[in-house]
Amino acid sequence: MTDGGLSRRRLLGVSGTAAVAVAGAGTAYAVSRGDDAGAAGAPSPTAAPALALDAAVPFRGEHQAGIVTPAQDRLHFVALDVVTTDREQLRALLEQWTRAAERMTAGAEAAPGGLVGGGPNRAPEDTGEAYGLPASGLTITIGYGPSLFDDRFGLAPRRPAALRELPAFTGDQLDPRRTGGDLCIQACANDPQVAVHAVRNLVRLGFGVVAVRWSQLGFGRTSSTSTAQATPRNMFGFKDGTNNLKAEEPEGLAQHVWVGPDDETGGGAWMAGGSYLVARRIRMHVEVWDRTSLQEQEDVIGRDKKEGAPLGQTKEFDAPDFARKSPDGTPAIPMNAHVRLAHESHLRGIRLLRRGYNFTDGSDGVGHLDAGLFFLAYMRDPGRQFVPMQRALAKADGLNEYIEHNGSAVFACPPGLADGEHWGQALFA
Ligand SMILES: C=CC1=C(C)c2cc3[nH]c(cc4nc(cc5[nH]c(cc1n2)c(C)c5CCC(=O)O)C(CCC(=O)O)=C4C)c(C)c3C=C
Ligand SMILES: [Fe+2]
Repeated sequence: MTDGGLSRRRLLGVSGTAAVAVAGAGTAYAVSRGDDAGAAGAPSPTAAPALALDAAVPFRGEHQAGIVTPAQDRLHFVALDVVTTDREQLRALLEQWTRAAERMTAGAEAAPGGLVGGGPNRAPEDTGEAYGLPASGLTITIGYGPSLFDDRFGLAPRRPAALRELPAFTGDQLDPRRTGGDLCIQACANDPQVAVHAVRNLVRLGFGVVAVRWSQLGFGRTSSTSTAQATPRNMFGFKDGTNNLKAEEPEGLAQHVWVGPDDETGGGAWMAGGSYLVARRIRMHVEVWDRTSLQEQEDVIGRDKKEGAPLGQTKEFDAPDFARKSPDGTPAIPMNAHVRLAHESHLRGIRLLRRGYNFTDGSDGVGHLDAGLFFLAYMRDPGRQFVPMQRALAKADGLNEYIEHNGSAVFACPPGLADGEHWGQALFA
């Protein structure tokens, strides 16, 4: 490991590592014996071992990395528009992106000799800011937006039936500058420089073919996607991701996350083994929240703040009892609590794999932080999962007083690649 890698690991507060694979994650990912329970207070006795921050995650596999891969700490997400009308240019870019992404996720430069190997008279083929840094758990996940399947590239017959623009929801305050996109790239890593480097180099390769439409940086994952991870906290200070789908639940993933071979997708079976991604930029009015009583905060979420236990229970992973009454006869978990409305028992069994990040993008110019949750969730069919769930939340969630959805997009993320395959092959078949 380089000096740069060591100092970054120290900055991130990681102790020694031991190679223990996370079963069922679809990736070989090492975990350390360090504590991932967070800086404050004593480590929770239930905290699982931490993930090694500098390990490489395999790029190829049945499913794309970056979905059930244990959520890394940092995100750089970018939505892009295709600016060429030349189908072959787009296909060639997807092939080039595959090569560069595979190299970068292994901790290498975007192209062999990328830093200086091209000599003094050519622009380098790697921008250089991650040179000497370890792979840092980098995953690069690609997705295709509904607009890619219009008439520009002859892809209309390939559009999966489940890939449709999301409907408007009550309370939406969507900013067109943070909405939509022909393509997306989700780069996650345990070092922000590595994630940003990956996106920057893919965008560089796409010059003249794609242009950035909008992007989002994220820090502090707001979900666990593996039982090997401790549950992190969101910008409201609550544990977020407790009752998430996890890598160790293959049956749940097959039912709720992966597109099945017989799913009625339209456009052929090329999405089998893939997943749909919904992205929502959700501003959280932290100043209002911070003046709200603890009781009100806990009632709004439906869990207690310290342990993350469902109200009326004592431990984080206790099952919520929605019938339970408080001593005063009111429901222990209020009728408009977030976890009641989002729970599968109130949504005819619907679940999602949440993989969001905190963000703080400076201030809004009138004295408030522009902070929130960049909500990312993977699912088998947005129309049958995200849409009814968000409709239920938009209608009655007590959280709505404190949040505002101002960005939105949906993408079809194809299945993983076998050796020798590249992105776009199945799309353009
Ligand atoms: C449409 C889906 C969801 C949106 C949008 C959403 C926004 C959002 N959530 C929190 C904080 C928490 N959410 C929690 C649980 C939870 N949230 C969703 C879905 C959406 N959240 C689901 C499906 C669940 C699980 C419900 C269950 O089965 O119990 C929790 C509790 C801990 C946990 O289980 O993760 C918190 C806290 C915020 C702040 C937010 C928007 C900014
Ligand atoms: Fe939530």
